[in-house]
Amino acid sequence: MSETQQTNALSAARANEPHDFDALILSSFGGPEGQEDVIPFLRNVTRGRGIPDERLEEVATHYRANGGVSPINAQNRALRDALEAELQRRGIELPVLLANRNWDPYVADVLRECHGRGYKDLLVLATSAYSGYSSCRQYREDYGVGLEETGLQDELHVEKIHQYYDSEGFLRPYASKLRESLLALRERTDGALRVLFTTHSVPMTDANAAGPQRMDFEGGSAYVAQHLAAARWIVEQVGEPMAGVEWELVYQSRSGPPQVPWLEPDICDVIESLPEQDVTGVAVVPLGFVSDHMEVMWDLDTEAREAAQEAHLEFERVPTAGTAPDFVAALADLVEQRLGTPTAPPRVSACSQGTWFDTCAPDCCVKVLRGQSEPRPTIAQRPVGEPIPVGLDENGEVIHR
Ligand SMILES: CC1=C(CCC(=O)O)c2cc3nc(cc4[nH]c(cc5[nH]c(cc1n2)c(C)c5CCC(=O)O)c(CCC(=O)O)c4C)C(CCC(=O)O)=C3C
Ligand SMILES: [Fe+2]
Repeated sequence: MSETQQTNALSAARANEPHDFDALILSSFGGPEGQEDVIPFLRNVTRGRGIPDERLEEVATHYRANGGVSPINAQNRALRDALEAELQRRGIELPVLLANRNWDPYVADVLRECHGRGYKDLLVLATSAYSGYSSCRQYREDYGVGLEETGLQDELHVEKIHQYYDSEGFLRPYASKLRESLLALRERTDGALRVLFTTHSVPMTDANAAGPQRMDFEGGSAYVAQHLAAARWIVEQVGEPMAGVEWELVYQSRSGPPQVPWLEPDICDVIESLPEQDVTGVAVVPLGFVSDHMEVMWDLDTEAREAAQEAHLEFERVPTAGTAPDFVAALADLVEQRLGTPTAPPRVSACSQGTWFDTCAPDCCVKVLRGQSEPRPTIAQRPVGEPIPVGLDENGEVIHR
């Protein structure tokens, strides 16, 4: 077997049977649409976590500076429209609805709406490409809790599209824009350049719990391993403009009390240290996000840019995948794979680790929230005790654990 055939075997072992879905739900974080929405939105985000009001007011300033509006909802509407159009272009008449965790339209309302319209089989696509509690499991819980809240558990069948950090169509827009940014920096400086791939920091306990607990990961977790694999693929794609340029994975948007350890280093600390390493230009790649929402606008275009200015560094921020045609096509491919259409492309991982699980292991990215004794209800979860396909042996046979 070739290496590709082997990883395809692993990908196939992690795939659900194709299914006839009635609708696709693009599921996201949500954001405020005006000044009066900001605090209610932040209360939704931090519900049950005891975040003090001073911290909420501090984060609120990021939104208030933009008229109380997060760009995220408009970006998701644009992605929804582009994806529905791409599916139609392929002859697939699948309505695409939008649902959010923290703002209107809320998941429970969208489930009720689907039920009302007679849609029974629903496929969820999250606007987050990686494993982790906030990035994957919490999206699954949104639907587990939503089904419970609406009492529609027996009426609706809900599955979720797997994590797509290793999809070429997701990664290609970052690679082509990074190439442009490096060429632009070269015009402005002869000195050394540095590429910083950035993602959302998470508490170390969340990071370490990412992925099934029975698997081993580079950097100690699926969250870190997936970002490293994606960054390496991009670096390779960029080719010549990366020659002699070092890169690293850094973290942003940390919150919570200082005594709780989160993934490090922080992007601004790294930027400050670059002049000591004789670096004169920096390209920032927001690999952890799919659109240029508030975490990008504020933490990168405001704070990281200022840090670079103070350090006298030339600065370029690469755009996220957004509605890049390659990305939209890749998402449509993922949908086709789940529908099992004759034109569905094979499941291929750009990072040659096999594609992720359609249905997650029970202990995947698990987190028990404050005041609870066990995890919340979730969709897309395998039965306890079922062996999971963790990798390949020397003969290319799938290993279960
Ligand atoms: C991994 C991850 C992603 C990426 C995956 C994904 O995209 O889902 C993500 C995305 C986002 N995070 C966002 C906003 C916020 N995240 C917060 C807080 C937190 N995020 C966390 C992690 C993540 N977050 C964590 C571990 C916390 C700590 C407290 C908690 O566990 O909740 C807070 C609370 C205030 C604060 O503490 O800073 C806010 C306002 C927005 C919206 C932007 C907009 O409005 O345009 C988006 C897309
Ligand atoms: Fe966040």
